[in-house]
Amino acid sequence: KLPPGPKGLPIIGNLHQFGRFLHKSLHKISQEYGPVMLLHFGVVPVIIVSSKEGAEEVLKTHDLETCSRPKTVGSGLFTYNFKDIGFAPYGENWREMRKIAVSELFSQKKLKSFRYIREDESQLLVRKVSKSALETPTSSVNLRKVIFTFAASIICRLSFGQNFCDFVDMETVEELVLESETNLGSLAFADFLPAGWIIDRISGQHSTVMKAFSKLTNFFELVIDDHLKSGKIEDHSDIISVMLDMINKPTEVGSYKVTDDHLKGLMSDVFLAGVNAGSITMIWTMTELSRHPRVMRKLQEEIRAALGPNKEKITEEDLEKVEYLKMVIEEAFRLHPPAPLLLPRLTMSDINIQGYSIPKNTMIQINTYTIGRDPKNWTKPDEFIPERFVDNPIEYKGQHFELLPFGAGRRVCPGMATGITIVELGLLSLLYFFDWSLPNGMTTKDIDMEEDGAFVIAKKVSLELVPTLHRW
Ligand code: HEM
Repeated sequence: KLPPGPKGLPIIGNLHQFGRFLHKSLHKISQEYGPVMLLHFGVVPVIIVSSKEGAEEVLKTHDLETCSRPKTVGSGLFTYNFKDIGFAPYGENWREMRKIAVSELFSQKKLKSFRYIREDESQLLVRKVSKSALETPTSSVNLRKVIFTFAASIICRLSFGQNFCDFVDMETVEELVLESETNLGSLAFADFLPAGWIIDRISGQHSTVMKAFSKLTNFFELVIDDHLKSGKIEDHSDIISVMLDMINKPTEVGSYKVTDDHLKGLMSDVFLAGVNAGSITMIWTMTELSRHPRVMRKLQEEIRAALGPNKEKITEEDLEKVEYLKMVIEEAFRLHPPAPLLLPRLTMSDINIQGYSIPKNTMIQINTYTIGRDPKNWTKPDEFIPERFVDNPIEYKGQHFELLPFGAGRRVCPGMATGITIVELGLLSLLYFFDWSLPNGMTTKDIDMEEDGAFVIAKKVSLELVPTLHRW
């Protein structure tokens, strides 16, 4: 018994039914065909799961869950032959790489020892916005720029080295992240059609992807060269030096060998997944707050009452005191999950999902965008109401399948604790020190909500708001 789905055309399958955003097209189709559907992306059958129950069944069942996107032009290149974590097929490579990342980047010990980097950067963020508020009081700030720089500086400093910001400017970093992300996530004909690579070459897609990929590789080589030149390999001060040391050391026969591709694959994951998802979350949250002045007012009053007046800086202890901020972020995650389709999965054996038989080696996509707006899980699902999380046990950590911004199961985001701390710290700093208003002549109805991106979905038009230093 296979799941239902719209009838496709020969060779292209259902590709002609997709619009600019796959998560939205699948959302629309699922309203007609239900929460488990069979579609064809070209000649490749794909199961789309868009219910909480279906997601739970897929993500909890470890022996059938694995992940590997079919070898695509974009993801194969940007993951350095699938030697990264996020797109590596389930097996030794994924396990070893995840182990290295968890111990060198995401452990509780690392989270604590990198705390000063996050607090430093949040002070820098406040100084930058204060300067604009004092020097040009009625001018708006491009929040995408300041938020992106904040998130990127933290992620890059803690994974690529302390002096990272001294030799690369943030404009270059932003351009690289956005260009690489789009090319990694965009679908190629080679993914889904036999000989589709010919169309990719004729259409110019292949050369666009190759150009973006070589820019990213050149950038990574600059960071690696800096480590080699400054003799940082021995000191293990960051994950790059640890991995360079592993590459250089002779390994015993049969043991896991770290290569240059593993190092660049991990850099690619951290750089693209880490920087982008955090800043996107902060921007969507500030956007929803600007559209909902009642929530903004209530949140700022609660934050200022909890933290007290005239604080000089925000610290990570302050994050424990601001319950409503956490609800606001959860609500932003529900409506705008940064990676709405999660990482694609592939079945390792014949399995059953919600009573349907799914054969071995079938790709599965979970649509968290639909799950987050499902009226069975949420009342008034399209409205931004953070209060829905009051006395509600639902959290975003991968245990509650109606809210999955970080995924769940074996491939759950390993950067969750780092990511959420960055998001909370940045937002708390912006909301404690400044009052925010829309640029002159603009009303909440004028705020543009159009999306952009491929795998990670951002706000298309930059959010521009006018900051005023809060007077006590
Ligand atoms: C608000 C911030 C973040 C969000 C919303 C987010 C979201 C996600 C999501 C949805 C996945 C896929 C999970 C799945 O399919 O089940 C993922 C995986 C991943 N994320 Fe994050 N992420 C964030 C921050 C970070 C950070 C800061 C890093 C690293 C510095 C990071 C590194 C990764 C990696 C390496 C994977 C692949 C895991 C695997 O396949 O085993 N993420 N993330």
